[in-house]
Amino acid sequence: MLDDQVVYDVYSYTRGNPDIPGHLYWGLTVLKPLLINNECNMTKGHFHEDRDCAEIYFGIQGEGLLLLMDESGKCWAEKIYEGSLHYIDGHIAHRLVNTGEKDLKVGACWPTTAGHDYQAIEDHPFPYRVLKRNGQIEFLKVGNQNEL
Ligand SMILES: O=P(O)(O)OC[C@H]1O[C@H](O)[C@H](O)[C@@H](O)[C@@H]1O
Repeated sequence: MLDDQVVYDVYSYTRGNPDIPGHLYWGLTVLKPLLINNECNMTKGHFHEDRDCAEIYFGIQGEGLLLLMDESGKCWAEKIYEGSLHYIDGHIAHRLVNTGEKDLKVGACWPTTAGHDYQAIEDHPFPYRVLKRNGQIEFLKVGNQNEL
């Protein structure tokens, strides 16, 4: 992989006012079907700065996983596919993983006032990494945390 290779793009429709609770953003994330040392391509992942703000994700194309983690570090996953729908509570960190063979396209809608808290993920990373070996998905536990 090249140092400057784009691994995912995020497009946002930002007409909503960022200061008014109740306004919404609409987004599209496109993740390339890349493996890096057998690890599936993923987004950075985040909590919302305002934990009261939830988000909806919906699968548009491809196959993937939505990794979810609560504030105690408990982690689980939901399958993403064309037409799948995912409600993400504001207290749950979320990360997309492309487990398929083509671009994973996931739509999103969330409050303009939600914000992104990446620091909490750096301090307490997701406890699982998602690998693909010989076409099979494997979960690699990287912390001493709860079950998937
Ligand atoms: O910012 P990341 O954790 O890498 O996730 C990538 C993007 O995924 C979704 O589209 C969210 O709605 C965006 O707010 C987020 O930026």
